[in-house]
Amino acid sequence: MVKIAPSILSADFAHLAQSVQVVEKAGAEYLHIDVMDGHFVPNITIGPLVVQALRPHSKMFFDVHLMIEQPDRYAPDFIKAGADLVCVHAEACTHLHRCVCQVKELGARVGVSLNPHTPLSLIEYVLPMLDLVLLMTVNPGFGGQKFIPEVLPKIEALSRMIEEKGLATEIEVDGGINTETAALVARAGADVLVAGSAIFGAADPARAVAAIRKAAESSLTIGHQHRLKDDLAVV
Ligand SMILES: O=C(CO)[C@@H](O)[C@H](O)COP(=O)(O)O
Ligand SMILES: [Fe+2]
Repeated sequence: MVKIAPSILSADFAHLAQSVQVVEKAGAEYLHIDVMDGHFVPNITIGPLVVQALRPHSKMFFDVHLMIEQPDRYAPDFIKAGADLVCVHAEACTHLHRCVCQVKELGARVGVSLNPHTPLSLIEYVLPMLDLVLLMTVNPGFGGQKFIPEVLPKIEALSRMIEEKGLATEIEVDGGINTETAALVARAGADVLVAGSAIFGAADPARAVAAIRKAAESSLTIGHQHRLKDDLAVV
């Protein structure tokens, strides 16, 4: 079973609470909240006040993706505001282990994200501490970008690493996910699929949630085979 995480980056910011309620009713499991600081990525989005304002409007699992420098300075504010999970970028943390411990000590779930070019070796030693690893399938900073297929082998490798270590860490993928790419990432081993433009840019976001889930899950019923060469040929 996969989880669907609509990214509010592509939602109507003038009607955020209503947009969230639409995807919650549609059965999406996580609400993906993209936080950008104009330094780590070339875009600025939202801060803890928006998370705090949304919290009373939804029971969804708030998955906060921090694309910011010095995430240890702001993680506590996002947790206080209602984040269920805080995901920091490995590239933004000089002291990644300290950052991961900080989030856990504050009582939230913790994730670490990797940009498309960043190798898995960077998180190998903290992996047993993590609830989730977020593999970027676009260069972070904007919604609506094209999926980078070269990340597929990394999803497979992480899935094997998690299995070999006997861990329950979830693999989340983020960027360019639609009904076509959902099938590819699910087959590679992704558990949580973030989608922004494919959901909130659709005429009917609730149907889009169902369509992405169906595409991912039907690709798994064929069997979780390692057919990466065939998949790469499709993209
Ligand atoms: O973190 C990011 C972008 O940096 C994402 O969460 C985007 O919001 C995904 O948008 P789509 O690629 O699905 O439109
Ligand atoms: Fe994101």
